[in-house]
Amino acid sequence: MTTSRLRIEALTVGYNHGAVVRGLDITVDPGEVVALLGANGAGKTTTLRTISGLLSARSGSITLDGKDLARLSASGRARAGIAHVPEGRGNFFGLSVAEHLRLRARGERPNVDLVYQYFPRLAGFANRPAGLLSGGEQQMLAIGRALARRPKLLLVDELSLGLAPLVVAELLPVIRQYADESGCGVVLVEQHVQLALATADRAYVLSHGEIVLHDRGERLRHDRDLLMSSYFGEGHRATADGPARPADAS
Ligand SMILES: Nc1ncnc2c1ncn2[C@@H]1O[C@H](COP(=O)(O)OP(=O)(O)OP(=O)(O)O)[C@@H](O)[C@H]1O
Repeated sequence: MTTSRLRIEALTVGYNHGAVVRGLDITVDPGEVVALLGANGAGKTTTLRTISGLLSARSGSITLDGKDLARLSASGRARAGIAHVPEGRGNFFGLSVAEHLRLRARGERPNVDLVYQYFPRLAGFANRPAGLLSGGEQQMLAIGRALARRPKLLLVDELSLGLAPLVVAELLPVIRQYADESGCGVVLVEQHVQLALATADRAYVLSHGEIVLHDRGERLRHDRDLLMSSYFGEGHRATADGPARPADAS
């Protein structure tokens, strides 16, 4: 049995008012792109922030290549190979593209050439301040900064925020290509569901903090009713082999 790049088991996370993610089981293999879908407030961002160590789990476990992350801080997890592109991108308005890519974190030596290889357009804007880039270019920069660290696991939160679908359709294949070529595992939180499913190998749907559906991306892409009812309906349960049917259809 191969070791999963990421394995989450029975994860429960919450805030002061209570648990918002409950009993989550998720795996990502090396080179696999996995979409984490669900309506607003379902717990997707909370899950990503817990994987990268920004939030603490109440219970459950998270392993990276079989290694338990419980004792690692967010910095330790970054050093272990987790890169998190947050919602809102996290760029600095006045710093140029080249300056962003040269930023050293934790003594790492970022691979700037690799970024320009995946996003050639950024090379043409090397000296332009990030604040003057288009939304799509800013997102390229945010993803590029993560790729420069050659991550083993890439977490991308709402890449499409404020972007036209055409731009998203240009960015997602780059993430796919990086995963294929490097063996990096990817967790993609995305509201552009059809675009995410066209990119992802598998997808999990979260509803109110629990997984209600899990299947291959391709299958979910072609079963719109099942997907929609997992967002809005009741009566689904995730299974290891695929989704259960809605209770009223079994
Ligand atoms: N810092 C916080 N303190 C308290 N509650 C929070 C905090 N962050 C998120 N929540 C709550 O936790 C729940 C899950 O939020 P989360 O941001 O993980 O959802 P999401 O699926 O990413 O939603 P969206 O698609 O809208 O970003 C929501 O009810 C939200 O209001």
